[in-house]
Amino acid sequence: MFSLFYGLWKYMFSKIEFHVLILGVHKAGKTSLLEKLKSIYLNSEGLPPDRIVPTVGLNIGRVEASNAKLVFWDLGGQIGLRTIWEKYYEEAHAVVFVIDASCPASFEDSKSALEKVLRNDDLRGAPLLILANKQDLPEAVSSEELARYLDLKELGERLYLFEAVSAYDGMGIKYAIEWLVDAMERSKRTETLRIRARAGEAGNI
Ligand SMILES: Nc1nc2c(ncn2[C@@H]2O[C@H](COP(=O)(O)OP(=O)(O)OP(=O)(O)O)[C@@H](O)[C@H]2O)c(=O)[nH]1
Ligand SMILES: [Mg+2]
Repeated sequence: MFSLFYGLWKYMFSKIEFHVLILGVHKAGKTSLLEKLKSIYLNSEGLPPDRIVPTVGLNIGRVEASNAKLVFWDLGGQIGLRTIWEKYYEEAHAVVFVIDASCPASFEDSKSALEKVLRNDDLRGAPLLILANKQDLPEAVSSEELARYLDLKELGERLYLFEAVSAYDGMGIKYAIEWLVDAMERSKRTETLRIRARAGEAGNI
């Protein structure tokens, strides 16, 4: 009986493509993370760090992880580019917010950018994965220290996780993505987006 329900549940989610927004301030390591995700899950090389330039438009990466189809949208974090983030909120199932854990000077900017993201109604209920990136550097703070520093008040009932990672050596990434897929599969927001997508398809018939 259990395997029947499990099979049905897996079937339902096998149809879904999860849209994951990668946000964070300039130079946090978002594009490097995306390239590392591609190298881990597509067994491809991915761009080497010295070929990655600041993002101005949108980088897209499609991977399959934890039996789910994931589409990552990586946007630019420079101040003048952050207004573009909002255009992707409505369609996103979850947010990955990347922070350079080796650079305390960037924490204040990261905190206010993240608080603004959390206040936006278009992202209501979206699971949130906060990555303390650049753990390969000795000065990087832990995910617990970063969480203490950010002291986020707007989390409400949102599913969230702070995780320490390195986009260079891959530390922590697989665990973080497994959590993210599980959170999206459990999230009410996924159900809401699915109903909206079905209504849109029906409207086009
Ligand atoms: N040591 C170390 N450096 C990293 C890591 N991730 C990114 N970097 C470096 O940090 C710098 C910025 O990386 P990007 O991936 O371009 O950062 P970004 O967040 O995409 O920046 P924008 O596109 O401008 O918003 C580059 O010099 C990267 O090589 C990491 O895990 N460890
Ligand atoms: Mg980038």
